[in-house]
Amino acid sequence: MENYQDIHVSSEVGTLRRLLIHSPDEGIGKVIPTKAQDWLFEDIVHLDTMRKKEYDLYLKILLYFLDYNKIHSVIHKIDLPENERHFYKPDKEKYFNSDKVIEPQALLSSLLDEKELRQRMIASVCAHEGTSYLLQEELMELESSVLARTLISGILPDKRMIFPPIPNLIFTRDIGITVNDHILLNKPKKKARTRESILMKYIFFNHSMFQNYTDKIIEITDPEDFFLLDEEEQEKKLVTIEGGDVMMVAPNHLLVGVSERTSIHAASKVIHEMHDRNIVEKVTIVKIPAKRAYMHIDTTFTQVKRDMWVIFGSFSKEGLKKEKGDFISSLGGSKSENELEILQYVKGEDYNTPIRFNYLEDLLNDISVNDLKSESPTKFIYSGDNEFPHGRREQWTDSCNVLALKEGVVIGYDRNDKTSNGFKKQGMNVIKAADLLDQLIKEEVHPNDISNTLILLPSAELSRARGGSHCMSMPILRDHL
Ligand SMILES: NC(=[NH2+])NCCC[C@H](N)C(=O)O
Repeated sequence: MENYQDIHVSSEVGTLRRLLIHSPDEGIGKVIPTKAQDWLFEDIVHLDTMRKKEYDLYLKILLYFLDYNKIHSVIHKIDLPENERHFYKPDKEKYFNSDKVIEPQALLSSLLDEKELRQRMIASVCAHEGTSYLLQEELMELESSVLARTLISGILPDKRMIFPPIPNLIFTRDIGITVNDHILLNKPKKKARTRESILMKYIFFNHSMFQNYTDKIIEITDPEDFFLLDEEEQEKKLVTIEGGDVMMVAPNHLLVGVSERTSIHAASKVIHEMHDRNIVEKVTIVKIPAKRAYMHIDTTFTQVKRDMWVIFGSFSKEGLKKEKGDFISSLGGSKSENELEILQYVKGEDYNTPIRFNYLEDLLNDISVNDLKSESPTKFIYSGDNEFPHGRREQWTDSCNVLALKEGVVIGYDRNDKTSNGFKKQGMNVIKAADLLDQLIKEEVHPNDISNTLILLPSAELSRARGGSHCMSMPILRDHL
């Protein structure tokens, strides 16, 4: 049996045992159209629908797979109107309170019981948000669970909105990544995600859950002289990294995307950290175009099984050839805007001559065969099943962003119909989350017996937040493959 302090992730698909998630909080329901884009949502969302019809299902499936007893015995009660969704709320007595499906708000609440930490956290957040000194005093008086809720949602119990919301905290993937027994923290590119990062640092460095890992938490920081540089120079040397760009694909191998969110300078620091601390042998940098639609590498590919990946066709070998058409590349100029650069840095080898992979499939195949010892041919499922123009449409709604509960069992979004066809063509079962839940409740099936399945989550509201189930998870413990 795992211990509540165990932290270890060495693949994307080993059976998931413990993870951090954050249920949509009331702050999300306060996003207004003129701020939606600044706060990295494409639209305003309907909170009630997002929670009850979408996210709650995600949570129930997670609990069924990771903490069966916490949910199965109470499943008939939790959604009764008189229970007011207390099962889902960390500040309520009936909260599910699992040490496997873990809510940062609950961890925060226990930290805030300590006076010194409470003072420091309030001071940090208020300094960042530029609030008055008196407001700090007011916050000091709140009960811990209420304060935790307020620090996240920005809303006081009397409904006053004192900070902007941090609606992207539902995408816990981006706050940090477990790399073997280390935790690599983010340094977000987007201002809208800074408060998340501040709060999470307090948790990782202070909560007893992580106490054995303090010297294994890695912070990527700006160069020493950064504050002396002028703005233009600073722009060039920016150090930013978000978890969606970091993928722990094998015990010896970490992928780092260079993207709209993660900078080259951050990637360079990660390579040094990984090698100097002896955490992984290979770090592969995957440079993708810096575009909103792609944002992090996990919006363009994720893993399903050791020999199966779902990827964005425009980044594939065929896709790139098609986009380049008969363009004569020796003329110079742009070939395809979607060309990737893939560079692999191996510990002890010359950093000036990294190994290059020409195509994404080449890299992923290499991981499947050489790192994960797969003995079958590597299979690729393409976004939108590569049907024009659905590849792009479905990539936008996170067709390539699936979370593996165990090898071959992944959660994706129900709206990506063509991609689901692609899964079926590769022999995978496809089932709606509600139908699966129904079978689990009736004990017609047990999570241990489920294999080769794509579980489809309702996603009309969630997808407007521009992230999928991979983004909505920060795994901290997976079984070894
Ligand atoms: N790992 C990911 N792909 N995360 C998606 C994050 C989405 C979020 N709205 C943002 O723009 O930051």
